[in-house]
Amino acid sequence: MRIGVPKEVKNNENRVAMTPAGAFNLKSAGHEVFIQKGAGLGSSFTDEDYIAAGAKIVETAAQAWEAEMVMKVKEPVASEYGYFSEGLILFTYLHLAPELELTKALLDKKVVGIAYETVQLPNNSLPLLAPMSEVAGRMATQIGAQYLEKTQGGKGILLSGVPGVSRGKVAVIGGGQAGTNAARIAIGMGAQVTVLDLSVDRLRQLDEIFGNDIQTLVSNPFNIAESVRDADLVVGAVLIPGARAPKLVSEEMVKSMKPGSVLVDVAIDQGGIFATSDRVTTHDEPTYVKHGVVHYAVANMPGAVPQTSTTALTNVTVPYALQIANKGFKQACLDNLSLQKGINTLEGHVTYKAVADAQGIEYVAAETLLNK
Ligand SMILES: NC(=O)C1=CN([C@@H]2O[C@H](COP(=O)(O)OP(=O)(O)OC[C@H]3O[C@@H](n4cnc5c(N)ncnc54)[C@H](O)[C@@H]3O)[C@@H](O)[C@H]2O)C=CC1
Ligand SMILES: CC(=O)C(=O)O
Repeated sequence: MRIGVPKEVKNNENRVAMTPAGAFNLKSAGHEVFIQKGAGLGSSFTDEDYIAAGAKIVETAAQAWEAEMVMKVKEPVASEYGYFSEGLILFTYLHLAPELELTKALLDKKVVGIAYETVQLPNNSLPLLAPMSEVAGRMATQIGAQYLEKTQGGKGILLSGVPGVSRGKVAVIGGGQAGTNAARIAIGMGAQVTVLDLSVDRLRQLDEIFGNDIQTLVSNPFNIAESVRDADLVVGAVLIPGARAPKLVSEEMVKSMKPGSVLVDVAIDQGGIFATSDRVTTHDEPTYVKHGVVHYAVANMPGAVPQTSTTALTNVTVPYALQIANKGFKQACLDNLSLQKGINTLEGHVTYKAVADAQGIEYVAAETLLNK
Protein backbone atom coordinates (compact mmCIF):
# COMPACT_ATOMS: atom_id res chain seq x y z
CA MET A 1 0.00 0.00 0.00
CA ARG A 2 1.07 3.60 -0.58
CA ILE A 3 1.04 5.53 2.71
CA GLY A 4 1.33 9.32 2.79
CA VAL A 5 2.36 11.46 5.76
CA PRO A 6 1.74 15.20 5.31
CA LYS A 7 3.27 17.85 7.52
CA GLU A 8 0.88 18.93 10.28
CA VAL A 9 -0.65 22.36 9.76
CA LYS A 10 -2.36 23.22 13.07
CA ASN A 11 -0.90 25.99 15.17
CA ASN A 12 2.33 24.79 16.76
CA GLU A 13 1.60 21.17 15.90
CA ASN A 14 5.10 19.78 15.90
CA ARG A 15 4.19 16.12 15.98
CA VAL A 16 4.34 13.91 12.90
CA ALA A 17 2.34 10.73 12.26
CA MET A 18 5.33 8.50 11.51
CA THR A 19 8.86 8.16 12.87
CA PRO A 20 11.68 6.76 10.75
CA ALA A 21 11.26 3.55 12.79
CA GLY A 22 7.61 3.36 11.72
CA ALA A 23 8.53 4.00 8.09
CA PHE A 24 11.11 1.21 8.32
CA ASN A 25 8.46 -1.22 9.66
CA LEU A 26 6.04 -0.43 6.85
CA LYS A 27 8.72 -0.51 4.18
CA SER A 28 9.99 -3.86 5.49
CA ALA A 29 6.46 -5.24 5.09
CA GLY A 30 6.51 -4.24 1.41
CA HIS A 31 4.72 -0.87 1.54
CA GLU A 32 5.72 2.52 0.19
CA VAL A 33 5.90 5.49 2.57
CA PHE A 34 5.77 9.08 1.29
CA ILE A 35 6.75 11.76 3.81
CA GLN A 36 6.21 15.43 3.01
CA LYS A 37 9.49 17.31 3.02
CA GLY A 38 10.27 18.65 6.49
CA ALA A 39 7.28 16.90 8.12
CA GLY A 40 9.45 15.38 10.85
CA LEU A 41 11.60 18.39 11.68
CA GLY A 42 9.39 19.58 14.55
CA SER A 43 10.01 16.21 16.18
CA SER A 44 13.73 16.28 15.30
CA PHE A 45 13.53 13.76 12.43
CA THR A 46 15.25 14.93 9.25
CA ASP A 47 14.34 14.00 5.68
CA GLU A 48 17.61 12.07 5.57
CA ASP A 49 16.50 10.00 8.60
CA TYR A 50 13.37 8.97 6.68
CA ILE A 51 15.27 8.24 3.48
CA ALA A 52 17.69 6.03 5.43
CA ALA A 53 14.65 4.16 6.80
CA GLY A 54 13.38 3.50 3.27
CA ALA A 55 10.76 6.25 2.90
CA LYS A 56 10.46 8.64 -0.04
CA ILE A 57 10.34 12.40 0.48
CA VAL A 58 7.71 14.34 -1.51
CA GLU A 59 7.81 18.10 -1.96
CA THR A 60 4.17 19.01 -1.35
CA ALA A 61 1.24 18.16 0.89
CA ALA A 62 -0.79 17.33 -2.24
CA GLN A 63 1.69 14.59 -3.15
CA ALA A 64 1.51 13.08 0.34
CA TRP A 65 -2.31 13.14 0.15
CA GLU A 66 -2.25 11.21 -3.16
CA ALA A 67 -1.53 7.99 -1.25
CA GLU A 68 -4.07 5.21 -0.57
CA MET A 69 -3.80 5.77 3.18
CA VAL A 70 -2.91 9.10 4.78
CA MET A 71 -1.66 9.10 8.34
CA LYS A 72 -1.87 12.32 10.30
CA VAL A 73 -1.85 13.43 13.90
CA LYS A 74 -4.55 16.10 14.09
CA GLU A 75 -7.97 16.28 12.51
CA PRO A 76 -7.77 17.99 9.09
CA VAL A 77 -8.43 21.75 8.98
CA ALA A 78 -10.50 23.40 6.23
CA SER A 79 -7.45 24.05 4.03
CA GLU A 80 -6.89 20.28 3.88
CA TYR A 81 -10.45 19.24 2.92
CA GLY A 82 -9.59 19.77 -0.76
CA TYR A 83 -7.22 16.78 -0.58
CA PHE A 84 -10.02 14.35 0.32
CA SER A 85 -10.94 11.81 -2.34
CA GLU A 86 -13.34 8.88 -2.61
CA GLY A 87 -12.02 5.75 -0.90
CA LEU A 88 -9.04 7.52 0.72
CA ILE A 89 -8.22 5.91 4.07
CA LEU A 90 -7.57 8.67 6.59
CA PHE A 91 -6.03 7.36 9.83
CA THR A 92 -5.70 10.16 12.41
CA TYR A 93 -7.39 11.86 15.37
CA LEU A 94 -10.73 13.11 14.05
CA HIS A 95 -12.75 14.31 17.10
CA LEU A 96 -15.81 14.67 14.87
CA ALA A 97 -18.53 15.27 17.50
CA PRO A 98 -17.90 19.04 17.71
CA GLU A 99 -16.76 19.32 14.04
CA LEU A 100 -19.79 19.30 11.73
CA GLU A 101 -17.97 20.86 8.76
CA LEU A 102 -15.20 18.26 8.84
CA THR A 103 -17.76 15.48 9.15
CA LYS A 104 -19.66 16.79 6.12
CA ALA A 105 -16.44 17.06 4.09
CA LEU A 106 -15.52 13.44 4.91
CA LEU A 107 -19.03 12.25 4.03
CA ASP A 108 -19.21 14.26 0.78
CA LYS A 109 -15.96 12.75 -0.46
CA LYS A 110 -16.72 9.26 0.91
CA VAL A 111 -13.47 9.15 2.85
CA VAL A 112 -12.81 6.11 5.07
CA GLY A 113 -12.25 8.05 8.29
CA ILE A 114 -10.61 5.89 10.96
CA ALA A 115 -10.24 7.86 14.18
CA TYR A 116 -7.42 7.03 16.55
CA GLU A 117 -9.55 8.13 19.52
CA THR A 118 -12.34 5.59 19.02
CA VAL A 119 -10.25 2.47 18.41
CA GLN A 120 -11.34 0.52 21.50
CA LEU A 121 -10.13 -2.70 23.09
CA PRO A 122 -12.56 -5.26 24.55
CA ASN A 123 -11.87 -3.87 28.04
CA ASN A 124 -13.18 -0.50 26.74
CA SER A 125 -9.77 1.21 26.89
CA LEU A 126 -8.70 3.50 24.06
CA PRO A 127 -5.16 2.43 23.11
CA LEU A 128 -4.51 5.13 20.50
CA LEU A 129 -5.76 7.95 22.72
CA ALA A 130 -4.08 6.81 25.93
CA PRO A 131 -0.49 8.00 25.29
CA MET A 132 -1.58 11.50 24.29
CA SER A 133 -3.92 11.66 27.28
CA GLU A 134 -0.96 10.72 29.45
CA VAL A 135 1.04 13.57 27.94
CA ALA A 136 -1.81 16.12 28.08
CA GLY A 137 -2.75 15.11 31.64
CA ARG A 138 0.79 15.57 32.89
CA MET A 139 1.07 18.86 31.02
CA ALA A 140 -2.25 20.10 32.41
CA THR A 141 -0.92 20.38 35.95
CA GLN A 142 2.43 21.76 34.84
CA ILE A 143 0.68 24.42 32.72
CA GLY A 144 -1.93 25.14 35.39
CA ALA A 145 0.81 25.69 37.97
CA GLN A 146 2.48 28.15 35.62
CA TYR A 147 -0.73 30.15 35.00
CA LEU A 148 -1.35 30.36 38.74
CA GLU A 149 1.69 32.63 38.92
CA LYS A 150 0.78 36.32 39.25
CA THR A 151 3.01 37.24 36.31
CA GLN A 152 0.98 34.87 34.12
CA GLY A 153 -2.41 36.30 35.16
CA GLY A 154 -3.02 33.88 38.04
CA LYS A 155 -3.82 34.49 41.69
CA GLY A 156 -0.18 34.08 42.66
CA ILE A 157 0.06 30.83 44.54
CA LEU A 158 2.60 28.03 44.57
CA LEU A 159 0.82 24.66 44.40
CA SER A 160 3.18 23.06 46.91
CA GLY A 161 2.86 25.88 49.46
CA VAL A 162 5.82 26.20 51.85
CA PRO A 163 6.15 25.32 55.54
CA GLY A 164 3.62 27.45 57.41
CA VAL A 165 1.54 28.25 54.28
CA SER A 166 -1.34 26.20 52.82
CA ARG A 167 -0.83 24.02 49.78
CA GLY A 168 -2.77 24.77 46.60
CA LYS A 169 -5.94 22.84 45.72
CA VAL A 170 -6.32 20.95 42.45
CA ALA A 171 -9.63 19.41 41.36
CA VAL A 172 -9.50 16.92 38.51
CA ILE A 173 -12.85 16.10 36.88
CA GLY A 174 -12.60 12.73 35.10
CA GLY A 175 -10.20 10.16 36.51
CA GLY A 176 -9.24 8.30 33.31
CA GLN A 177 -5.89 8.49 31.54
CA ALA A 178 -5.60 12.28 31.36
CA GLY A 179 -7.10 12.86 34.81
CA THR A 180 -4.94 10.26 36.53
CA ASN A 181 -1.81 11.74 35.01
CA ALA A 182 -2.85 15.26 35.99
CA ALA A 183 -3.39 14.01 39.53
CA ARG A 184 -0.04 12.21 39.57
CA ILE A 185 1.85 15.41 38.76
CA ALA A 186 -0.25 17.49 41.15
CA ILE A 187 0.53 15.06 43.98
CA GLY A 188 4.20 15.22 43.01
CA MET A 189 4.06 18.99 43.24
CA GLY A 190 2.62 18.72 46.74
CA ALA A 191 -0.89 20.03 46.03
CA GLN A 192 -4.11 18.93 47.75
CA VAL A 193 -5.77 16.85 45.06
CA THR A 194 -9.41 15.86 44.55
CA VAL A 195 -10.43 13.56 41.69
CA LEU A 196 -14.08 13.27 40.65
CA ASP A 197 -15.36 10.50 38.42
CA LEU A 198 -18.75 9.02 37.62
CA SER A 199 -17.39 5.51 38.03
CA VAL A 200 -17.00 4.38 41.63
CA ASP A 201 -14.92 1.45 40.37
CA ARG A 202 -12.48 3.91 38.81
CA LEU A 203 -12.34 5.90 42.07
CA ARG A 204 -11.62 2.65 43.90
CA GLN A 205 -8.68 2.00 41.55
CA LEU A 206 -7.39 5.55 42.09
CA ASP A 207 -7.68 5.06 45.83
CA GLU A 208 -5.54 1.91 45.47
CA ILE A 209 -2.96 3.76 43.36
CA PHE A 210 -2.66 7.01 45.31
CA GLY A 211 -3.90 6.10 48.80
CA ASN A 212 -4.30 9.09 51.08
CA ASP A 213 -2.57 11.41 48.63
CA ILE A 214 -5.92 12.14 46.97
CA GLN A 215 -9.52 12.74 47.89
CA THR A 216 -11.88 10.84 45.59
CA LEU A 217 -15.44 12.06 45.03
CA VAL A 218 -18.29 10.80 42.95
CA SER A 219 -19.00 13.20 40.12
CA ASN A 220 -22.37 14.88 40.59
CA PRO A 221 -23.42 18.52 40.29
CA PHE A 222 -23.19 19.09 44.06
CA ASN A 223 -19.65 17.68 44.44
CA ILE A 224 -18.47 19.38 41.26
CA ALA A 225 -19.81 22.77 42.45
CA GLU A 226 -18.05 22.47 45.84
CA SER A 227 -14.77 21.23 44.38
CA VAL A 228 -14.66 23.90 41.67
CA ARG A 229 -15.46 26.68 44.14
CA ASP A 230 -12.64 25.64 46.47
CA ALA A 231 -10.00 24.85 43.83
CA ASP A 232 -7.09 26.94 42.63
CA LEU A 233 -6.72 24.77 39.54
CA VAL A 234 -9.43 22.65 37.88
CA VAL A 235 -8.54 20.13 35.18
CA GLY A 236 -11.34 18.95 32.85
CA ALA A 237 -10.60 15.38 31.71
CA VAL A 238 -13.97 13.71 31.11
CA LEU A 239 -14.63 11.57 28.06
CA ILE A 240 -17.61 9.71 26.70
CA PRO A 241 -15.93 8.05 23.71
CA GLY A 242 -16.78 9.75 20.42
CA ALA A 243 -19.40 12.02 22.00
CA ARG A 244 -19.44 15.75 22.59
CA ALA A 245 -18.11 16.37 26.12
CA PRO A 246 -20.85 17.04 28.69
CA LYS A 247 -20.86 20.60 30.10
CA LEU A 248 -20.39 19.56 33.72
CA VAL A 249 -19.15 22.91 35.09
CA SER A 250 -21.75 25.65 34.72
CA GLU A 251 -21.07 29.36 34.30
CA GLU A 252 -22.33 29.91 37.87
CA MET A 253 -19.74 27.44 39.17
CA VAL A 254 -16.96 29.27 37.32
CA LYS A 255 -18.19 32.59 38.75
CA SER A 256 -17.94 31.08 42.25
CA MET A 257 -14.16 30.64 41.87
CA LYS A 258 -11.70 33.16 43.28
CA PRO A 259 -10.19 35.57 40.73
CA GLY A 260 -6.94 34.29 39.26
CA SER A 261 -7.93 30.64 39.56
CA VAL A 262 -7.13 28.49 36.54
CA LEU A 263 -9.12 26.02 34.41
CA VAL A 264 -7.34 23.63 32.04
CA ASP A 265 -9.96 22.02 29.77
CA VAL A 266 -8.10 19.02 28.39
CA ALA A 267 -11.41 17.70 27.02
CA ILE A 268 -11.73 20.72 24.71
CA ASP A 269 -10.99 18.49 21.70
CA GLN A 270 -14.43 16.94 22.29
CA GLY A 271 -16.02 20.32 23.00
CA GLY A 272 -14.88 20.91 26.60
CA ILE A 273 -16.56 20.38 29.99
CA PHE A 274 -16.75 24.01 31.17
CA ALA A 275 -19.76 26.10 30.05
CA THR A 276 -17.26 28.94 29.72
CA SER A 277 -14.92 26.97 27.38
CA ASP A 278 -16.67 28.59 24.45
CA ARG A 279 -13.59 28.64 22.21
CA VAL A 280 -10.61 26.48 21.37
CA THR A 281 -7.30 28.26 21.99
CA THR A 282 -3.88 27.74 20.40
CA HIS A 283 -0.34 27.41 21.67
CA ASP A 284 0.24 30.95 20.36
CA GLU A 285 -2.61 32.36 22.46
CA PRO A 286 -3.35 29.60 24.95
CA THR A 287 -5.51 31.44 27.49
CA TYR A 288 -8.36 33.89 27.94
CA VAL A 289 -9.92 35.25 31.10
CA LYS A 290 -13.63 34.92 31.84
CA HIS A 291 -15.25 35.90 35.17
CA GLY A 292 -11.72 36.55 36.45
CA VAL A 293 -10.71 32.93 35.86
CA VAL A 294 -7.87 31.98 33.49
CA HIS A 295 -9.06 29.45 30.87
CA TYR A 296 -6.60 27.24 28.97
CA ALA A 297 -8.27 25.34 26.09
CA VAL A 298 -5.61 24.12 23.67
CA ALA A 299 -6.79 21.11 21.66
CA ASN A 300 -3.33 19.85 20.73
CA MET A 301 -1.43 20.13 23.98
CA PRO A 302 1.02 17.28 23.16
CA GLY A 303 2.11 19.22 20.06
CA ALA A 304 4.26 21.34 22.39
CA VAL A 305 6.37 18.37 23.51
CA PRO A 306 6.78 16.60 20.16
CA GLN A 307 9.88 14.60 20.95
CA THR A 308 7.98 12.79 23.67
CA SER A 309 4.60 12.78 21.95
CA THR A 310 5.48 11.66 18.42
CA THR A 311 7.25 8.56 19.64
CA ALA A 312 4.56 7.78 22.22
CA LEU A 313 1.84 8.15 19.57
CA THR A 314 3.48 6.21 16.77
CA ASN A 315 4.47 3.39 19.13
CA VAL A 316 0.77 2.56 19.26
CA THR A 317 -0.55 3.69 15.85
CA VAL A 318 1.96 2.02 13.53
CA PRO A 319 1.01 -1.58 14.49
CA TYR A 320 -2.59 -0.78 13.46
CA ALA A 321 -1.40 0.97 10.28
CA LEU A 322 0.51 -2.20 9.43
CA GLN A 323 -2.67 -4.26 9.77
CA ILE A 324 -4.53 -1.88 7.46
CA ALA A 325 -1.70 -1.83 4.94
CA ASN A 326 -1.14 -5.60 4.98
CA LYS A 327 -4.79 -6.67 4.70
CA GLY A 328 -6.57 -3.64 3.25
CA PHE A 329 -8.85 -1.68 5.61
CA LYS A 330 -11.91 -3.89 5.06
CA GLN A 331 -10.29 -7.18 6.02
CA ALA A 332 -8.23 -5.53 8.79
CA CYS A 333 -11.42 -4.10 10.32
CA LEU A 334 -13.34 -7.37 9.93
CA ASP A 335 -10.51 -9.27 11.63
CA ASN A 336 -9.91 -6.73 14.39
CA LEU A 337 -13.08 -5.42 16.05
CA SER A 338 -11.07 -2.87 18.07
CA LEU A 339 -9.88 -1.27 14.85
CA GLN A 340 -13.41 -1.50 13.39
CA LYS A 341 -14.60 0.75 16.22
CA GLY A 342 -12.25 3.40 14.86
CA ILE A 343 -14.27 3.78 11.66
CA ASN A 344 -16.22 7.02 11.99
CA THR A 345 -17.09 7.61 8.32
CA LEU A 346 -17.49 5.09 5.51
CA GLU A 347 -19.10 5.27 2.08
CA GLY A 348 -20.69 8.62 2.89
CA HIS A 349 -22.21 7.47 6.21
CA VAL A 350 -21.43 8.25 9.83
CA THR A 351 -20.54 4.90 11.33
CA TYR A 352 -19.89 5.90 14.95
CA LYS A 353 -23.11 6.21 16.96
CA ALA A 354 -22.01 8.94 19.39
CA VAL A 355 -20.83 11.12 16.49
CA ALA A 356 -24.11 10.59 14.60
CA ASP A 357 -26.09 11.45 17.74
CA ALA A 358 -24.00 14.57 18.44
CA GLN A 359 -24.68 15.86 14.94
CA GLY A 360 -28.20 14.60 14.29
CA ILE A 361 -27.00 12.59 11.28
CA GLU A 362 -28.26 9.08 10.50
CA TYR A 363 -26.05 6.31 11.92
CA VAL A 364 -25.14 3.26 9.84
CA ALA A 365 -23.15 0.46 11.49
CA ALA A 366 -19.70 0.00 9.92
CA GLU A 367 -20.19 -3.75 10.18
CA THR A 368 -23.18 -3.59 7.80
CA LEU A 369 -21.15 -1.75 5.17
CA LEU A 370 -18.05 -3.95 5.62
CA ASN A 371 -20.10 -7.13 5.15
CA LYS A 372 -21.93 -5.91 2.02
N1 LIG B 1 -6.39 18.84 24.66
C1 LIG B 1 -5.52 17.92 24.25
O1 LIG B 1 -4.47 18.21 23.69
C2 LIG B 1 -5.82 16.48 24.51
C3 LIG B 1 -7.05 16.12 24.90
N2 LIG B 1 -7.35 14.81 25.22
C4 LIG B 1 -8.71 14.57 25.66
O2 LIG B 1 -8.79 14.35 27.06
C5 LIG B 1 -10.08 13.79 27.34
C6 LIG B 1 -9.94 12.64 28.34
O3 LIG B 1 -9.34 11.53 27.70
P1 LIG B 1 -8.92 10.21 28.49
O4 LIG B 1 -8.45 10.56 29.84
O5 LIG B 1 -8.06 9.43 27.60
O6 LIG B 1 -10.31 9.46 28.61
P2 LIG B 1 -10.63 8.21 29.55
O7 LIG B 1 -11.71 7.47 28.86
O8 LIG B 1 -9.38 7.50 29.94
O9 LIG B 1 -11.19 8.91 30.86
C7 LIG B 1 -12.40 9.60 30.89
C8 LIG B 1 -12.97 9.49 32.28
O10 LIG B 1 -14.12 10.35 32.34
C9 LIG B 1 -14.99 9.71 33.24
N3 LIG B 1 -16.32 10.31 33.15
C10 LIG B 1 -17.29 10.10 32.22
N4 LIG B 1 -18.35 10.87 32.51
C11 LIG B 1 -18.04 11.57 33.63
C12 LIG B 1 -18.71 12.53 34.43
N5 LIG B 1 -19.96 12.94 34.15
N6 LIG B 1 -18.07 13.05 35.50
C13 LIG B 1 -16.81 12.67 35.80
N7 LIG B 1 -16.13 11.75 35.10
C14 LIG B 1 -16.74 11.22 34.03
C15 LIG B 1 -14.92 8.24 32.86
O11 LIG B 1 -15.44 7.41 33.89
C16 LIG B 1 -13.42 8.08 32.66
O12 LIG B 1 -12.77 7.66 33.83
C17 LIG B 1 -10.64 13.38 25.95
O13 LIG B 1 -11.54 14.35 25.49
C18 LIG B 1 -9.40 13.35 25.09
O14 LIG B 1 -9.68 13.47 23.73
C19 LIG B 1 -6.41 13.82 25.16
C20 LIG B 1 -5.15 14.14 24.72
C21 LIG B 1 -4.76 15.47 24.30
C1 LIG C 1 -5.83 13.50 21.39
C2 LIG C 1 -5.50 14.64 20.55
O1 LIG C 1 -6.35 15.17 19.88
C3 LIG C 1 -4.16 15.16 20.54
O2 LIG C 1 -3.25 14.50 21.06
O3 LIG C 1 -3.94 16.24 19.98
